[in-house]
Order: sequence, then structure tokens, then C-alpha cells
Amino acid sequence: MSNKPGIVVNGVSGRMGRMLVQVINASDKARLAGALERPGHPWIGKDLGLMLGGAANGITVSDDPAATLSDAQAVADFTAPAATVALAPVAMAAGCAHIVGTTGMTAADIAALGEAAQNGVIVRAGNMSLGVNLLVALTRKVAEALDADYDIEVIEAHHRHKVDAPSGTALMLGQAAADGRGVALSDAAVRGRDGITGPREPGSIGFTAIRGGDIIGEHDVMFATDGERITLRHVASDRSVFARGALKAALWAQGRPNGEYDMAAVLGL
Ligand SMILES: NC(=O)C1=CN([C@@H]2O[C@H](COP(=O)(O)OP(=O)(O)OC[C@H]3O[C@@H](n4cnc5c(N)ncnc54)[C@H](OP(=O)(O)O)[C@@H]3O)[C@@H](O)[C@H]2O)C=CC1
Ligand SMILES: O=C(O)C1=N[C@H](C(=O)O)C[C@H](O)C1
Repeated sequence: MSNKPGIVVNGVSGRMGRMLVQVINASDKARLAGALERPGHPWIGKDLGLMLGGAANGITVSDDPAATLSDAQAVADFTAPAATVALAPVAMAAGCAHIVGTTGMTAADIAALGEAAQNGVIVRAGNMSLGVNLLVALTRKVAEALDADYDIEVIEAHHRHKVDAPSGTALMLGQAAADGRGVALSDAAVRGRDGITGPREPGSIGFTAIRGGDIIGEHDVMFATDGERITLRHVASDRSVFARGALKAALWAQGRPNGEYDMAAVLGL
């Protein structure tokens, strides 16, 4: 048995699940230790390699997290909020770092993950790419430098299958803008405008979500005032940027003290 850290992929049939398998298999620093799907999924009990359209790889897709995590050091989880919240205590009990990319969490979901992280390591980020995490730091800096005469708008675009809005990334960017400006995002956020909205509320941070086609993920943070505007932009053209971030987080998490971490900590930003 290799002594490289073993990573299990939850939601392995999904867009990110498939990409995580590719990135882990291509890495010389980690091994794919298992694959999970929800109970009732047609891949359960089948060989993962065959399900992905290639050669058999000896990994059987399972719906039993406790058994699958027993031989692993981390689980990469890009699924749905309920699935992620249910998996966290199982991962902690198995001594596995839980790498959470799932978005669309409620405050209660986030609190449940925080509680689970008292017993192990969770790394959670609405976007695991290096580029977006740099953009978050830049957004905070620009918001700090500009006064409230600069209207802040976060605009995001994603594929037609995405189920949550604003995106996890947009919320990270909005939070960074609010932190830079020294306001609470919950007070400043304006999500979606329709009808007679009245003029823009001074100091607000607006969110706009576009959904269409196969857009992987695009985010703009606009600072607009009379006579000029600054736009910070990130465009993801390949999901591997998220999967590579998750792999980096899984390796970084090994041996860390219990707690919940973000990608800024992983990347040293
Ligand atoms: N943080 C980041 O960097 C990124 C985050 N994301 C987020 O990751 C999540 C997934 O995105 P994406 O891959 O596009 O979505 P998909 O719908 O393609 O994949 C989600 C997968 O999770 C599975 N799933 C659902 N419930 C469970 C469960 N209980 N146990 C195991 N698996 C389960 C789904 O199965 P089924 O289809 O059968 O329900 C599906 O295979 C979203 O929240 C998205 O926003 C995406 C990209 C980057
Ligand atoms: O659902 C997606 O696809 C993505 N989700 C994340 C988000 O909500 O920001 C990250 C990325 O933009 C792709």
C-alpha cells in the first residue's frame, strides 16, 4: 500500500467529482482512496473506472461513508449542503480532513460544519482556485482604498445547471468588499433588482447572477463612481483549477490542529 495520503471523492459522478478523480489520479502526491455517491445512485456497487467510461480501476463506488473513509486521510466534497453537513461528523470520526467546496449553505449549515470542526479539520471555500482567492484579497484592498462614492457591484455568471445564487464565490467577494469598507455584508447586500427599485442605496453592495449554457464560472467586482470605474475580474475556463485547489487543501490539512480553515490559509494569502 502506498503511503501517499488517500483521498475519497464524494459526489463522484458530478461535474466536480469527475474532475477531482482526474486531478488526484494525475498527482504523484496523493492517491484516490475511494468514491462515494448518494444511496440509490445507479453507480453504487459498480467499478468507478468503468462508470467513468475507461478501464476498471478496482475502486467500487459506495454509499457507505464510514466504511469508505476508514482507509483515507481526506475527503473532497463538492456536492449539496445536506450531503456535506451529514458527511462532516463521519469524516471527523474517521480522522479524515473534510475538504468542502459545496456552496449554497445556510447559516445553520455553516454552524453545523463549525461544530464538527471541533473534532477534526475542515477546509471550506466557495471557490478553491488560486486566482479567485487572490481576487478576494485584491477586492478587500481596493474596497479599503476607496470611499463609499464608489458603488460596489458583484456580477457572476455560471452554467445553466447551477442551483444556488449568488454563487459561493460572489459571496466571498461581497464579504471581502464589506470587510474592506468596514461594514457588515448583511446590512449592505442588495440581491437582485426588479421593478421600481428607486435609486441605488448609497454604500450598498449589489449582486447580479447570470445563468446560461456551459459557463464554468466568471466573477466581476465593479467599483463605479462618477467619471470612472474599476473592474476586477476572474474567469475560470477549466474546472481543474477548483480540483487542484482541493487537492492542495487536502495535502495541507494533514496534521493540522482541529478547526475550520479557508483557502487563504492553505495558500498563505
Ligand atoms: N468551491 C469550489 O471551488 C467549487 C464549488 N462548486 C460547488 O460544488 C457543488 C457541486 O457542483 P457540481 O459538481 O457542478 O454539481 P453536480 O450536480 O454535477 O454534482 C453534485 C454531485 O453530488 C452528488 N450528491 C448529491 N447528494 C449526495 C449525497 N448525499 N452523497 C453523495 N453524493 C451526493 C450528486 O448526485 P446526484 O446527481 O445523483 O444527486 C452529484 O453527483 C456545488 O455546490 C457547486 O457550487 C463547484 C465548483 C467549484
Ligand atoms: O457551481 C459551480 O459550477 C461553481 N460554484 C462555485 C461558486 O458557487 O462560486 C465556484 C465556481 O464558480 C463554480
